[in-house]
Amino acid sequence: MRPAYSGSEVRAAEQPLLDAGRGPELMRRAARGLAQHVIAVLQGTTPVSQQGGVAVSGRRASRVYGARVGAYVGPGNNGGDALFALAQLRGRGVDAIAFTTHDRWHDDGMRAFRAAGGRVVPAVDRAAAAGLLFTLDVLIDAVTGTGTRVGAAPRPLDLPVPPAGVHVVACDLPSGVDADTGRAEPGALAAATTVTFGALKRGLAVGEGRSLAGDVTVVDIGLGPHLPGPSVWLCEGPARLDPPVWNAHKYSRGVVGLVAGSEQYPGAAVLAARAAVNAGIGMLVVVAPESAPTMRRMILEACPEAIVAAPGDGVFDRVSAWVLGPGIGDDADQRRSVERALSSDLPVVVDASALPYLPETPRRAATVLTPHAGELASLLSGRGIPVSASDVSGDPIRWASRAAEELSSVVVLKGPTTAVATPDGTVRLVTGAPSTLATAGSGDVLAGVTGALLSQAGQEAGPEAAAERAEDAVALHAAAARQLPAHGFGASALADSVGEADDRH
Ligand SMILES: NC(=O)C1=CN([C@@H]2O[C@H](COP(=O)(O)OP(=O)(O)OC[C@H]3O[C@@H](n4cnc5c(N)ncnc54)[C@H](OP(=O)(O)O)[C@@H]3O)[C@@H](O)[C@H]2O)[C@@H](O)CC1
Ligand SMILES: Nc1ncnc2c1ncn2[C@@H]1O[C@H](COP(=O)(O)OP(=O)(O)O)[C@@H](O)[C@H]1O
Repeated sequence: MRPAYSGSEVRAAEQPLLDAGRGPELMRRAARGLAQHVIAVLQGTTPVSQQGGVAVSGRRASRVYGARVGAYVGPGNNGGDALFALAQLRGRGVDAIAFTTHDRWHDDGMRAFRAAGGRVVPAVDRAAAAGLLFTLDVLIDAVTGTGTRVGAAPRPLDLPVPPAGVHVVACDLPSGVDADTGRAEPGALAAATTVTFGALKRGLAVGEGRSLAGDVTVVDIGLGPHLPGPSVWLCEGPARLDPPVWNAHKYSRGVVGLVAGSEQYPGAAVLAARAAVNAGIGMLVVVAPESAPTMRRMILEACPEAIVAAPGDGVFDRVSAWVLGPGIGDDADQRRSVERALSSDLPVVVDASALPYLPETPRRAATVLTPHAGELASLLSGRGIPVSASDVSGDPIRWASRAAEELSSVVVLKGPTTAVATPDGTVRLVTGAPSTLATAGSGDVLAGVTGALLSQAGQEAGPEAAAERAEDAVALHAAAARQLPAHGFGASALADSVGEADDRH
């Protein structure tokens, strides 16, 4: 897990150093880190993955001397970092070009750049700029960094897009990306790599920022002692799953109770059931109301290991965690079962149509909600906090955190980056999910996996332990998806893939 900070937290950490007159030193460190990264790129020693869907450039130089590096240079300190970095690269024999995007720039940076023999080309001279872009090995994107605030009125960047072979390095953040939310202005460039200064910014972990940043390297510029205790964490690792203890038995490994499906949506129950079984549990018990005979038959066909019983049957006394909601629609029998489970002292995963039945008063046992942005917006709006789905997906950290506090629950806000928030204000950002997960039923699979991992955490699991299990579930779900075809798959293949995902650590 890596801590992630908002732009204002990073700026506040810089302030005492700026007050002490150490601004130029910070910028020198940032510029040195940026120049070193560009050298590593030119030497071909920077590993670049395909994460975030960012295309990897095919560079032409595998040498530093004689390579050509350009930079889009903006008006503030971000542009200043790039100018100083280019000046250093000149010292290594690099041909450096500053494409200025405004009619003002960082004066000291420009002086150092010119003194080092760099060339300046105004980016508005599109013909000259476009011709030179084709000749670059690396382009540094340094129009704006933490100075970007993406608000209601868009400020398009209007930068010429470099040809595919040019490796784009974002300086601190891709220009036009908001350091807090990851929202991006129209025209923001996709980087192959990002070099960020002082601390990982939240905007590089969520939203468009995540996908525009490519691989992110953090350069230490000495802010550490001034940064606050982190509340947001970027989780990139595999799920922490252990084999059962040697003397495990089926009731000790976790028994998942499932209230899912209806005559209208029987398939959702099958997906959640298969996912829970494949995630590795002791037993699955499924509530089968008289109102949903098709679901009962389908579950038994798809999951012969499941025990299927009528609501209230004694077998449900064995349940160690409940999964509630996938596909229940407005089935009244299923609603009653949901309410019974919610009034128990057992850990629960509350998904989809069960979310509106959450009790007003906080539950004693771990309660994990798995809404997507639309469901979270309805939940909050229903509790007097009017917010739209696009507000939620535009700032998932803020809204997941707000909902966790408001609902006294662990909130797993699903999306391209999934935010797992606990009521104490901690947010885990789980990455690594491919966009092929955007397929009907993949949320039902996640609910099953989350219930399976939660069932092993014990009845006394608190929010922290429940959030850890949820984080692991999201990571396992993503790993299951990554091993399926990149062009896409159905959710039933995903449920099966959960059983084959490589989760060793
Ligand atoms: N502080 C330090 O000690 C250190 C700071 N460091 C570096 O400084 C960076 C922050 O620098 P910064 O505060 O000068 O802001 P920066 O991001 O360069 O933006 C400049 C201006 O651009 C404008 N603008 C905004 N959006 C726009 C848009 N869409 N299209 C066009 N213009 C837009 C907006 O000005 P406006 O137009 O609103 O007047 C904005 O103020 C930081 O990311 C890091 O790289 C490092 O050296 C380490 C030490
Ligand atoms: N573009 C995307 N990239 C990565 N993961 C995604 C994307 N879109 C959706 N997902 C993931 O797919 C799942 C979809 O869940 P949900 O919205 O409940 O769908 P459904 O109700 O159809 O099952 C979530 O785990 C979500 O994080």
